[in-house]
Amino acid sequence: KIELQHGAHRTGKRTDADMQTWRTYGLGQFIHWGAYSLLGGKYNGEYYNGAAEWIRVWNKVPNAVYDNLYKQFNPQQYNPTQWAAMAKQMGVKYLTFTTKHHDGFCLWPSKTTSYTIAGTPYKKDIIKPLVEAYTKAGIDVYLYFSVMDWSHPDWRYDLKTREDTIAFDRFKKFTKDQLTELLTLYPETKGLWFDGTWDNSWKKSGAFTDSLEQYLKALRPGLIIGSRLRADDLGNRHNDANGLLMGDYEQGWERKIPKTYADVHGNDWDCVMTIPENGWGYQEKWLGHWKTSNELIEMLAQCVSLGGNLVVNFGPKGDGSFRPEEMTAAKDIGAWMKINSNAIYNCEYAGWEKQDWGYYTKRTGENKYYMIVFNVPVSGSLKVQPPRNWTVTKATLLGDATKNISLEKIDYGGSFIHLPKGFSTGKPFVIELETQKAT
Ligand SMILES: C[C@@H]1N[C@@H](C#Cc2ccccc2)[C@H](O)[C@@H]1O
Repeated sequence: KIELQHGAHRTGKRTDADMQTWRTYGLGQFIHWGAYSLLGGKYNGEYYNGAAEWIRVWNKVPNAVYDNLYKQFNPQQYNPTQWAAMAKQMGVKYLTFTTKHHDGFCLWPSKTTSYTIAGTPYKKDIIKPLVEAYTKAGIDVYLYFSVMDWSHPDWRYDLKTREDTIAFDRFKKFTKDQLTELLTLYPETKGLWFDGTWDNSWKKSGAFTDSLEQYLKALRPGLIIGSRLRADDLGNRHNDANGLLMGDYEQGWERKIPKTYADVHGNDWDCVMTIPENGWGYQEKWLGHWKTSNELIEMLAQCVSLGGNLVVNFGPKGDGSFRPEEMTAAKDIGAWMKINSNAIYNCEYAGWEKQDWGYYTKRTGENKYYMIVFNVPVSGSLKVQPPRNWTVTKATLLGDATKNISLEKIDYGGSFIHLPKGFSTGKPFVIELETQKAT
């Protein structure tokens, strides 16, 4: 065991009520919105082939052009109540929203810089009405905050000289002041989602990251902060030098999903996922494959079946409107959740032997299991192999209990669930299993 001052201060999961609520969410929404949304990944008629919110690093966009974009930010279509209604219909339980991305443009009227919404034609605070609308809709709000800030003169990628250290000390105070503003102005905030913490300057600031986390949690007791904030004494991130998670949940699953339960190492976790292959801010031309609603639903099932949550990203246009593909995804997922959300909310890893037809989830605290089915075998029979001494006593199709699916117990343990001839819903479906353990 390596002696650390600024490693993990807790082993195992957080067990308080706020974190238990976090565990029940299942489905979240990410929203990336900022100055980059005005360009949509395009400049002078050419498309940037990277993530649209990173367009400032494209050499075809002069920094001076990008850094003055905010003077055009005037989102007349911005309607946080409508945004919250779309999220509610989709079945989302938590929102993560970009208060400041890597470019440093603040969507709240910060007093720490002039590079804020107050300096735009729109003028008004974006965050407050959004937090209020989502909270009123029963959706918990988490605020995304990029530590890396390309606009700030004291930002450093590394600390090589004494001057670097003096400048970065000023930057750390600036960061703490901005975070204090956010938690003070928006006390409903349930947590902070940190990003832009991969550079050496931050890795060399382990003591500061530790004291900052403690400061923020004292300011807002119960605050939930993932594993992207901290660095340990040796510059390790996410897990400290002893392999212990520094944060309330594992935040490494960006555009990737664990393959097995072993991959999550007993941590809480969520996966943040784009609908296009990459790109979080609005991009006029989506690059590569766009995930269908069924693919997103399968990712949701995968995440919940391995004890995590899925957070689907939306990138509104500069005017505050959403693109049709995103509205369709929200509608389709919402329609599926309306019938099947019992297999998602308040569910956890089932621990049963995975079968080819899809994914199991288990309702927390109950002997109720769910089969989320994506692949019906040619036989039309779905094999269920619970652990020894467990038997399935009842199987019900969610949304249409009249559909006569039959349950056949197998002598050597387990069951088959026979679907009616020609059964097809054309979309994933859920079978609820009631079980009991042999005494
Ligand atoms: C949640 C996502 N994290 C940000 C990033 C990144 C990134 C940076 C370098 C290499 C790979 C990924 C994206 O801009 C988006 O905000």
